[in-house]
Amino acid sequence: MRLLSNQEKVDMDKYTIEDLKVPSIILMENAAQSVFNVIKKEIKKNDKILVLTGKGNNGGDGFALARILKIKSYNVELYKIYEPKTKDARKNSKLCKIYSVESVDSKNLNIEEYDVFIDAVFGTGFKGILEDRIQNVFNKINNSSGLEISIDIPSGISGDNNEISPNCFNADKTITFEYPVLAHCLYPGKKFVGKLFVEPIGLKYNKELKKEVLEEKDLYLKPLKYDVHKYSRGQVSVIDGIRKYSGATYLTLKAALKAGAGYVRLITDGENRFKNILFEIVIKNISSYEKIKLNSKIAKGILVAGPGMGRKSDKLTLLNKIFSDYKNLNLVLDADALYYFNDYYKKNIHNVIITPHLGEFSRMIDKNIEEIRENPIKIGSEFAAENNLTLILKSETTMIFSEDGRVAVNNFGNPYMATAGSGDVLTGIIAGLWANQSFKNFEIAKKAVGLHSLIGDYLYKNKIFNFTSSDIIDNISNVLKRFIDADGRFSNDC
Ligand SMILES: NC(=O)C1=CN([C@@H]2O[C@H](COP(=O)(O)OP(=O)(O)OC[C@H]3O[C@@H](n4cnc5c(N)ncnc54)[C@H](OP(=O)(O)O)[C@@H]3O)[C@@H](O)[C@H]2O)[C@@H](O)CC1
Ligand SMILES: Nc1ncnc2c1ncn2[C@@H]1O[C@H](COP(=O)(O)OP(=O)(O)O)[C@@H](O)[C@H]1O
Ligand SMILES: [K+]
Repeated sequence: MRLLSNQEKVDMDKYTIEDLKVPSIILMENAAQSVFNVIKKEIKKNDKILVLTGKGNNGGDGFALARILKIKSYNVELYKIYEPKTKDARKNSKLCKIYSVESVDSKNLNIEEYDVFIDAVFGTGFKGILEDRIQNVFNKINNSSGLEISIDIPSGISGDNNEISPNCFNADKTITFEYPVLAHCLYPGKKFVGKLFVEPIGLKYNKELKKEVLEEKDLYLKPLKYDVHKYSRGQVSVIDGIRKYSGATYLTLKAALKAGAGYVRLITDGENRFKNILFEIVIKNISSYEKIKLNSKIAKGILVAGPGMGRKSDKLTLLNKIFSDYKNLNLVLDADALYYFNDYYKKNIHNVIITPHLGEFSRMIDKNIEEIRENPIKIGSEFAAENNLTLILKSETTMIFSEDGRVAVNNFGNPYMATAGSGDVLTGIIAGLWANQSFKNFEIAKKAVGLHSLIGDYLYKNKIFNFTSSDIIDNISNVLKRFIDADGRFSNDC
């Protein structure tokens, strides 16, 4: 699903109304009707409903909704925070009078009387800080036991997620139209949105939109071809880690197998620490990392460096050699391999996916985390384009950036995924899917991030709250099966 900046949303409205000549009042009616369709499942006829309206078209949606509720015999009242100013809002305000929707004024307003609050005060174009009187009302509503519903966006939050007023409306549910904007999907705005509904109302766009929110339909995978063998099914090779962090390497190796690689090898200059626990792994012994030679099988597959790798100088030499002696490798670089990134990385040599968390990324680009959080889309997009790679920027809202300006935001997952080794598992899933599936980096990164988070959600829904990274691996198949359209047959085209 597309994800818009505030300006893109404004342009979309403008294009639909001015260029396509769709009457704005029809769009407003569609918006109000779609809000009604969502909330009718949540409200009862005897609930007392208060619709709070602002001066613009968000307020107009509120008037139209109040009228629909009244016609359908709901117990609804209006509280006009501002008088309506736009043409459509005024028209809908007049219709409220015709259908005898009652209004309450500030003197007679008693928040405790209401069961449901509908916030139609400000839309996504809000800037600055809410007036004190509005903050007071919202504060009371936020502390009440009523159901809080926002139309389009909780009032007091700017669509671009860069301005959030104190005491903004704190919604249980938000209904937005056509596509979400940044504040619906990224923190801190997302905290106030509650459950998000995205309803089509007939808005159209004529420009390319490069931002998206991951959906389950983006995660589909191809079933295996009937005549694959273990090598053609996909190979992953992982550079070994240091003893202290061998668990990280183990998690990556196992996740790569479980995500579908046919052949997973560990490239190591040491003993095989996994020989009694991970029987499927093949060991490729090398005399030293500094003299590493990659055979054609390794070079054809996916090469992973980082998990548990450590920061000794022989690993930096290895990474330097990989960038000077080879071309067109498929590389997943994570963790310690990112520590050295600026020392060895050269663009246009290999096909690269990197997976820093915010702390690692902050170090790589020499900007503090707060600075990145203020403008992650711009900073991430520029980095991916400048370095010609796919960037997976991990956080509570992981974002995936392509070299050509596309951005995918992951809204799956839950805080229980913040557990040691969770990122190592993600790296293994990326490598396993990339080896096994014929999609380009950006698509693979989207599928891997979505799958990893949905496994976390699957565990959470099954009330396995304090799950470990090993639990994530053990449930790859349980979630993966939703996305392979095997249908008892095998594919001929992957
Ligand atoms: N057009 C369409 O196609 C459709 C639109 N739809 C609906 O319309 C909504 C967008 O409409 P909108 O542009 O009228 O926005 P809305 O927030 O109601 O009013 C903006 C006003 O707020 C003001 N303002 C800003 N910050 C402020 C502050 N701190 N304190 C005080 N005032 C402040 C700002 O004033 P300004 O600063 O610009 O003078 C401006 O006057 C959208 O969210 C959706 O619900 C649907 O009907 C479907 C079809
Ligand atoms: N609060 C959170 N909500 C959802 N996912 C999270 C949260 N915190 C971390 N994650 C996910 O968990 C993983 C942690 O990765 P990382 O920080 O590399 O951990 P490790 O180094 O221990 O493997 C990432 O995929 C990240 O997106
Ligand atoms: K609103």
